[in-house]
Amino acid sequence: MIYVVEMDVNIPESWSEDKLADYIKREQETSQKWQKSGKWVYLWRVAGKYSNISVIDAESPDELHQIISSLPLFPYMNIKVTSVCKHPNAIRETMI
Ligand SMILES: O=C(O)CC1=CCC(=O)O1
Repeated sequence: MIYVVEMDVNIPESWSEDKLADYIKREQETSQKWQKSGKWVYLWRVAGKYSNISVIDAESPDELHQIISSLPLFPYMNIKVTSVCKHPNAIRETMI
């Protein structure tokens, strides 16, 4: 199943630069692990916002939750998930 996921990140103002750098490093390691697995297909920055739009190819809602909730910044995100399927007028066979 293909999911389009928008993640808005809200970093607490109280965090030190070191704490933020640690989270960002672990966030990168975690998301790149999923990207290398092939399940996290696209990761785009939303221009002008501390947000991303991602395309994740997960087997089930449970697996999608496992992927998203493994991110260190997960507790600090507002997340919108949209499940998508092939449009009948799409000219390509594969969606991703
Ligand atoms: O958008 C961000 O910076 C948060 C994030 C999610 C996955 C990732 O690598 O960064």
